[in-house]
Amino acid sequence: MHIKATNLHLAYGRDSVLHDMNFEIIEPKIYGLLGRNGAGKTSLLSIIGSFREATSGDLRINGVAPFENAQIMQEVTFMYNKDFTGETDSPSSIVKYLGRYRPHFDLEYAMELIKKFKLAGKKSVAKLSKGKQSAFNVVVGLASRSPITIFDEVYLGMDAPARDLFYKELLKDQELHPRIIILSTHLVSEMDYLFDEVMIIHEGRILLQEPYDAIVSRGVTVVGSKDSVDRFAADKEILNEEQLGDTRSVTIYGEMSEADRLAASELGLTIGPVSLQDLFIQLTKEEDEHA
Ligand SMILES: Nc1ncnc2c1ncn2[C@@H]1O[C@H](COP(=O)(O)OP(=O)(O)OP(=O)(O)O)[C@@H](O)[C@H]1O
Repeated sequence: MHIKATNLHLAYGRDSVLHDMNFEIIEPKIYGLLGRNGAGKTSLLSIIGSFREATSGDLRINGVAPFENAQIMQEVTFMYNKDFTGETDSPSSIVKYLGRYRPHFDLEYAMELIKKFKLAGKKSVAKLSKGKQSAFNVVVGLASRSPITIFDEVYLGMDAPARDLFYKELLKDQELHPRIIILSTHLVSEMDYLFDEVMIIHEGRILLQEPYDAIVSRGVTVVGSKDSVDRFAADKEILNEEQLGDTRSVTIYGEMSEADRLAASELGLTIGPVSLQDLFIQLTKEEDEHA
């Protein structure tokens, strides 16, 4: 599968929310989609999920615009926090007919997941707790085995053990049936190990799209005496700085060369890794949030 956005633009009335987005998603990998509240994640995902049409520009899946295209829609599963009011069937009875619309749906796997997430029984989905409803979304998303599978924050209501089960199942099933999986989330530090690639969107624009390893290897924290840290960081891009007494800690964004590492060691500085969550927070800070 091949998702390609070209100058993608979306407006709700006069409000532009996605601006000139250009990106490609090609490989069957797990993509983490990060962005602050209101950055445009759901808006973007709903275009990929054929729920919405772009205002201008283009989003194509395998070269075709997905909106109202039945053939492409069969290949894409978009799970979001659905309102299940009025859903009188139980999880086990719903999954029995999902195969009609989802060509890759695996009923046996769905039933296995229903058991694992403790959703068996006659209770209608409408009467399940919020967390169990979220788990049901996860079951449908995983068992659909769609070549493009999108989870838009569906796991938010789930408790920690249920989320942990989801992450394990996701990794196991992705290894057996590789597909494009897009996870949008605010649980960055909890989920970062799942991501092969990370996309950060900020105020409706793509801020970066890179392999996870490349992103986290770009940032470092440097700790040491104030003067030494200042000397070392003078020509570097500083994302954040903190000071306690004479000890200064800075987060630097950018490649660290061998010469940089040598210079840091000569200055007696300690270099440590930076987490994706820290980088995300720093890269998406608003003007009035800078210290
Ligand atoms: N149906 C709509 N009509 C008008 N404006 C909308 C609509 N849906 C979203 N928006 C606006 O579009 C912008 C992007 O919203 P979107 O829901 O895509 O962001 P998000 O990154 O998913 O946010 P969150 O993390 O809070 O879920 C916001 O300013 C939001 O108010």
